Amino acid sequence: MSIELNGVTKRYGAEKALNDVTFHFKPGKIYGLLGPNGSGKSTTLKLITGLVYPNSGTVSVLKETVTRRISKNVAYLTELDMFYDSFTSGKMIDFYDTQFPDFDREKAFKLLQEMELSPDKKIKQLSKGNRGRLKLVLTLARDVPVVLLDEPFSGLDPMVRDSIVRSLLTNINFEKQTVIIATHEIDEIEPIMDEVIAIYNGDIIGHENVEVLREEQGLSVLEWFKLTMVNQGKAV
Ligand SMILES: Nc1ncnc2c1ncn2[C@@H]1O[C@H](COP(=O)(O)OP(=O)(O)OP(=O)(O)O)[C@@H](O)[C@H]1O
Repeated sequence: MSIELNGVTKRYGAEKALNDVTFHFKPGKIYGLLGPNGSGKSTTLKLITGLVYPNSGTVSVLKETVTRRISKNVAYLTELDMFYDSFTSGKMIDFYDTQFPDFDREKAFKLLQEMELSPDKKIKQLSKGNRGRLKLVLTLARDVPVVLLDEPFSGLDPMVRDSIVRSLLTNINFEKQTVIIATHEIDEIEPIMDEVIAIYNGDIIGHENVEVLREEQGLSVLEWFKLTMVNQGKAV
């Protein structure tokens, strides 16, 4: 197993964000972590990257309990923009290169070209879609076993979404990387997911292999997700 959550509860003050969750992620798979706003998706990713700690239970990546240090094995695309506006895309790549020993500078410039981004353009001049693309370039250029993407499509138009999905497929190393995509935009990642997890109110309420869903149950991921939510008494 590449990532293990065992009996993990996470509270923010009185607010319970995750509720005694046990889940093991296998290597070489793309997981879709699906749920409505506030269901605990971001919290799950933050626990895996060591940005927040569980109140109880344990989180481990490659058998090592997660501490802040573990982020060396995890590339994390956040919802928030954490860019230096006055940097150019090229300078941002150089900066990442100094921050992460596993960063592949050559791959980053190749990805930049693939996404039709200029290395000389300042980040503050980029459209929202191009900032989204740059975030993905910086995340995918890291050679790490775990890649976490938090709402990679948020606010992007369909063409940008397509290009992101395509570059995900061509730039993930399926031999050794585990990818978790947290999103409530299920349609976008339907074609690329191997496994789906439904999360609601801090509980994992369903988990399926996508091929089994399609072939044995004749369901799309979206149909399965809606059914799973309805079974929980939650209309969608
Ligand atoms: N820093 C925080 N302080 C207090 N409560 C928080 C904090 N972060 C998250 N929460 C709460 O924890 C719960 C889970 O939030 P989380 O961000 O993990 O959900 P999410 O599924 O990623 O939602 P979204 O799709 O809106 O980002 C929510 O009820 C949220 O309000």
